[in-house]
Amino acid sequence: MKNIYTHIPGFPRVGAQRELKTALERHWRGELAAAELEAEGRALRARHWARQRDAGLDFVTVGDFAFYDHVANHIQLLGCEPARFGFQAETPLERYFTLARGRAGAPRGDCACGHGSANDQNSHDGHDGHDSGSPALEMTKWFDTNYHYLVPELDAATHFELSSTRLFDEVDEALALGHAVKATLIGPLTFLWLARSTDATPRRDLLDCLLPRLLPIYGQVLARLKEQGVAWVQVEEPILGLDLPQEWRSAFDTAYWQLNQAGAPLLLATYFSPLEENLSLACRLPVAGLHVDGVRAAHELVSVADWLPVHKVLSVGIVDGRNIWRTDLDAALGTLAPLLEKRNGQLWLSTSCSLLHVPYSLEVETALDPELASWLAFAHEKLDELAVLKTAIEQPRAAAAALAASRAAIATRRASPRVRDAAVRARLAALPDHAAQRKSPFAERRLLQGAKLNLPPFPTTTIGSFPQTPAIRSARAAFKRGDLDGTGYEAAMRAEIEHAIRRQEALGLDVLVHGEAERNDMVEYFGEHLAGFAFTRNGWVQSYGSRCVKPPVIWGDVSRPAPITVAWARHAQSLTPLPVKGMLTGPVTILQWSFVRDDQPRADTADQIALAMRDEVDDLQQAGIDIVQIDEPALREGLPLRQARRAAYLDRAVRAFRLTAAVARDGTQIHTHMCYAEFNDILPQIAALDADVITIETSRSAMALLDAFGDFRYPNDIGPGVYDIHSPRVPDREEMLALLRRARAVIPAGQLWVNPDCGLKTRGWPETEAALRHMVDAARQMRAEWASEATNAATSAAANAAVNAVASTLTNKVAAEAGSGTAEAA
Ligand SMILES: Nc1nc2c(c(=O)[nH]1)N[C@@H](CNc1ccc(C(=O)N[C@@H](CCC(=O)N[C@@H](CCC(=O)N[C@@H](CCC(=O)O)C(=O)O)C(=O)O)C(=O)O)cc1)CN2
Ligand code: MET
Ligand SMILES: [Zn+2]
Repeated sequence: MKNIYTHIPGFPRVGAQRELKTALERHWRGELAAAELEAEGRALRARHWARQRDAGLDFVTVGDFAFYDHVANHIQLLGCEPARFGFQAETPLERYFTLARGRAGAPRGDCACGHGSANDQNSHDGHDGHDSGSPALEMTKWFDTNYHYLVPELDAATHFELSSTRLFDEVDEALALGHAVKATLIGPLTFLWLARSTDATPRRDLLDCLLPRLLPIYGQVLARLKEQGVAWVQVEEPILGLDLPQEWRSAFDTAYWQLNQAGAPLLLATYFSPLEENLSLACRLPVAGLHVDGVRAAHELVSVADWLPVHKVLSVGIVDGRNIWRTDLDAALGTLAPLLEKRNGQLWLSTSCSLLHVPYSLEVETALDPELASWLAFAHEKLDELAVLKTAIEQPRAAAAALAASRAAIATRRASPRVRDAAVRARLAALPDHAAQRKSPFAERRLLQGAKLNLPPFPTTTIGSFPQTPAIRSARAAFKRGDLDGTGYEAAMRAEIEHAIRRQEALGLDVLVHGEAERNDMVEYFGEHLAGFAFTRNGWVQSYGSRCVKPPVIWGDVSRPAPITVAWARHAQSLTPLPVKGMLTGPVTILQWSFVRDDQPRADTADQIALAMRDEVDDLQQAGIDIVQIDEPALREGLPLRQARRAAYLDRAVRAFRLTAAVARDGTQIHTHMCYAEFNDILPQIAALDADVITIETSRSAMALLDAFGDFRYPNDIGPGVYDIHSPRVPDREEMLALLRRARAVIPAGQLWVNPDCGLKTRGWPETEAALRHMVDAARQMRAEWASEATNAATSAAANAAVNAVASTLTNKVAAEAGSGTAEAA
């Protein structure tokens, strides 16, 4: 009898060479017909299933593919496209891309965005739309990953209906290719949990009224899959790893009792987090099997093996789907041994979660250091690891060679002197307590900075990047290929920086940026310049839609061999008398968007990155850069899924940021930036970062976040984003003014900055310039309004007088500081 089965929760879908990205963007430009796009999708699926079969997996997974996002696929499957899109004669594929990318209304006279033009590459990342068009569905982070899903919009009136055959067609495709099929679905409770209520129905009521309507549709889906002849249906319920309200826990019993009626063998899949108080619930639900994350919930495996009735299948996600380290197969076998015993030798082996979150294959990474490469496993290699584990259990001798190779690689990694840097460790150990503390409190710093920068009220700025044009990308590609030499590349990027500076000057912005032309990505770029990091040639991971990232690999102690951004910043500042912000990515975000070493606590790695970036902050201020922005968009994303672990994470995250920033002199203004997450629950920690200015995404939530900032009395300066940069749609001045006036109602005017939501790298120049022109106009209007309010005018005069008085007394302090070395040494 066969005892060990292997499978994976899901496989990456963009293609080993990002074929899906290329096809999608061509389709959106009108260069590839829908039928050809569908053919590309079919070819990718066929290749990915073949790879799973060739690796010896017992089932291929069907339903993990999506042209944009798998949650969006479910919106169509379940027939709950929001009515606001007013769909009529569109094909399902057209509707799908409209949900994902929005729809343009009638172009407005003053709109110069060029939307729809075939050469506007930058408008093809999604979320297109003009006034009175339909904005796309909101995007948000998939649990604690850097993958973004499209948020279903539901209300108390939502009805569901089986409305797409795509999943069934894909199952037929796989069956026709001769595969044993395990179909996968997002479970009904996770689907409802991830949705957004659009009519203020509380989540709990949405559960009460929608679950009974949703379950029959799931029943139909399961019945159809069974009829098609799938071997298993994986139903993903990762919310079982969250702190769930009681009514949601209870709903699992009802839901799965009903789903089980369809008669399809269900594999309930959990991942990313331990089950904890939901463990016995998950084990007793009426399903045929349970998949658990054997990496993040390794400590629960024995309990699960005990609680789960023996007639059910236990699938153990023993190979890490969230990281790229080669599995220690001996250790894995050690973990599996007691489970095998408890389960009478019957076990399914799997990756902890879908492989969506790791790159395809090491095969193409010929430029990687061979020793480092031997320590890694990407998606393909992880499939092979599952096969070796299965063989090692079933026919130990046959696996001996593979196990020995794995053992040798693990041993060289463990023993490698390269991963430790004594100087980095000594420096961290010797850090004085005050290293994470700015010299003076914000109130004092603010006066010094005000005197130095001399900015108007409601200062205008942008978040850092300007359009990454095809010209920039192809110059970099040519440089990387060796077709353009270093001098030529540098000259091209310096010209791009000058171009960005001149346009900002012409727009009348107050605080400029250099535009980040020289960066491929805000994390990968720093990874390329820090010791202890490796970067891949083709290690792409989907972030959203057609957009991908290449997370660098942190394999050893981190240090900064040489200044990274200083020459670019100095060049930019030399071109203008206006202040240019130095632009850095913070330690928490660099950590969160990299593959992180697993041989020491993540927080220790964050501290090492913090020290490296601290040196960069110091070098920038020594080079005459008076404002340094340290981006931390991923601070919230890294928050543990379970409440109980959050405080410890936040403590260390805040400290890492402060370690980076605290080297700044009082007169150096530190900005930070955050975007695309819920921040309301971490406001005290955001305040504890003690950045002089935070620019933060707020426009999509119509500034609701600001109420929270207002209630909390956020102490430092704040720039709430006044327009969403994910769309080439150009908001007009009035729209931004409305947001700014709302901001003024809750935040003191003297604390407010004016800026977009996020960087402009995915945009084109025409819509960027048009939108920024309106933004600058809006700021000017705010100033006029403020000045004309008599009382405020008096206050601001008094404030100015105070600033001038303090400034003169502090002049000596500034002079003294400018001459001093780092605060750390002080
Ligand atoms: N790491 C990270 N995570 C993030 C963000 C982010 O900025 N960085 N932002 C948020 C949203 N996520 C985003 C993720 C990716 C992109 C994005 O624009 N990605 C680009 C790739 C960026 C990149 O690495 N560019 C490289 C490589 C560009 C490229 O594809 N070059 C062509 C050649 C082009 C030519 O010859 O002209 C090729 O290699 O084939 C470069 O500029 O050097 C894409 O998918 O298109 C945007 C937002 C949250 N998470
Ligand atoms: C995802 S946050 C982006 C911040 C970065 N400075 C940029 O403008 O692109
Ligand atoms: Zn951002």
